[in-house]
Amino acid sequence: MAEFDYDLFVIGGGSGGVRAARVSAAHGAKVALAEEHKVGGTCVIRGCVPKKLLVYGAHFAEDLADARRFGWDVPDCRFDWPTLRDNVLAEVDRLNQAYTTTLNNNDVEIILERATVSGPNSVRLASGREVTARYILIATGAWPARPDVPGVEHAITSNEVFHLEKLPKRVLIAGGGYIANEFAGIFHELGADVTIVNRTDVILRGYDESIRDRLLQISMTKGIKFQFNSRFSSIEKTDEGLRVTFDSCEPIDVDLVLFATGREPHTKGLGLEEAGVTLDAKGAVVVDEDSKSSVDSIYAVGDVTNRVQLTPVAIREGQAFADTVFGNKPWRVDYHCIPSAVFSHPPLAGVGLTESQAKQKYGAVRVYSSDFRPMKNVLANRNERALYKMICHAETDQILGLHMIGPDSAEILQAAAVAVKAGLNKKAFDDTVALHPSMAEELVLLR
Ligand SMILES: Cc1cc2nc3c(=O)[nH]c(=O)nc-3n(C[C@H](O)[C@H](O)[C@H](O)COP(=O)(O)OP(=O)(O)OC[C@H]3O[C@@H](n4cnc5c(N)ncnc54)[C@H](O)[C@@H]3O)c2cc1C
Ligand SMILES: NC(=O)c1ccc[n+]([C@@H]2O[C@H](COP(=O)([O-])OP(=O)(O)OC[C@H]3O[C@@H](n4cnc5c(N)ncnc54)[C@H](O)[C@@H]3O)[C@@H](O)[C@H]2O)c1
Repeated sequence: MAEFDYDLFVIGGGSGGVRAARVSAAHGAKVALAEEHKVGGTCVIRGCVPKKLLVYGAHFAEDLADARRFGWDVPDCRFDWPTLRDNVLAEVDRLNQAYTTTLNNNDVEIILERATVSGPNSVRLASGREVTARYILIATGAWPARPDVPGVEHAITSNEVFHLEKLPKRVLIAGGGYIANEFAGIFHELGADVTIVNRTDVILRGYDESIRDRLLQISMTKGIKFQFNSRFSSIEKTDEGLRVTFDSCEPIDVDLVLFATGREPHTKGLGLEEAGVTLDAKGAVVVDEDSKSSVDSIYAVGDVTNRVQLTPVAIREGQAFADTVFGNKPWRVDYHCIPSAVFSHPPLAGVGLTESQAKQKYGAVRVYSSDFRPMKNVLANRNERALYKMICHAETDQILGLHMIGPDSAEILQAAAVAVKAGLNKKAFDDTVALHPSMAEELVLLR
């Protein structure tokens, strides 16, 4: 009789868990995966994918307006939220099914229940059943954080935002990070009056200063309002909607409050500490470079470890775990030069060090930039400038960071990130002939 019921039990069917389960099974392991909500996890069900589809849907507002300058007779258009919402949710259902099929095809047993850890080699399911496994992988992701404010129950988070009955006319978004700026763009493009309220005076901490200043300036010009250094006092229901009060500013009346104030590792009530797993002050599973926790049989990947909360990182960690533990091909995730983007209007993207990080690390650096109005914006009479910035080592000219804001910047940066990751210098860009006319050609013409 086998010593354990499974070689691997994965808790959480999101980006990291699904990849780890599928690849471990392909390496020959007997694998089960428990998921308490829907297979696919945050990215597929209530994150990257539905968000990006809403970004596309929202951007038609600008495209339709610009089209008139390109000769199209665009009649007055009406936007129908239920149509976009339901089409997006149908696509999410399709992907949920596709992920489920992939796991089934790889002989991963899917258990649609909440699971908790009951020992170094045992898992308890919500139904009461207890199973054993040689290894347990914690891939439970993160959960929206909500400050302790009276009336916070009247607010929603990104978990609920994809299911709204109707489009709100006035929206207040708490936070100044990824989700706040992406949803400010979505709601604004779809016609809502949007206010971002942040507790500091900085948006998108971690991105290059000039790039985030440009987003702030463009967003404000478009009509998105920003209220900085504000702390919430209360959220109350009124006859017309919600009244939000602050410690030092005037109250704001809105129809919807969205909290986008960070995501906390999803470890509450998971039984980890009882099993001997060390968690940090934020509740994240503390892991080594192989994603192994303080208990030899328990590993963790993805947002629950609070390393880098991005889908491609969770997927890589899941793949490295499976190859290392079951595939006899050990390797470790390299966290150097991870590209990232914010899908605002326009989007921004970056890889490597910001100008201030590079100056702190190397002292003097060389900064090359291009501040230009994309050709399409000129004809459209859209007074929105793009900004590309390359940060280079003062002596070797090696590229330390590349940052951009403008149309399609996420698409352009993904390709350029290969060069930055490969350690190329500015000359390699200068030596490359421009592809004309494009926005990306600015990258090889930087001064
Ligand atoms: C609105 C939003 C937009 C985002 N956009 C992007 C983007 O554009 N690009 C990007 O790279 N990243 C984006 N992210 C981040 C990305 O979604 C996460 O980094 C990624 O999903 C993390 O994967 P994971 O496997 O660690 O966890 P998750 O994908 O969160 O999966 C964890 C799963 O575990 C399940 N679970 C939790 N506890 C239990 C339990 N006890 N038993 C059973 N199941 C359990 C959950 O239901 C969930 O399905 C976004 C996130 C949000 C919220
Ligand atoms: N495009 C993408 O890749 C993408 C998109 C969405 C989310 N994500 C991931 O999900 C994570 C969570 O996103 P997020 O936007 O919630 O977090 P975030 O960490 O990007 O931003 C949190 C923001 O909330 C502010 N804040 C915290 N407490 C507050 C309070 N009480 N009142 C007002 N403001 C407060 C912070 O100052 C910060 O600006 C991100 O860190 C990111 O890794 C990625």
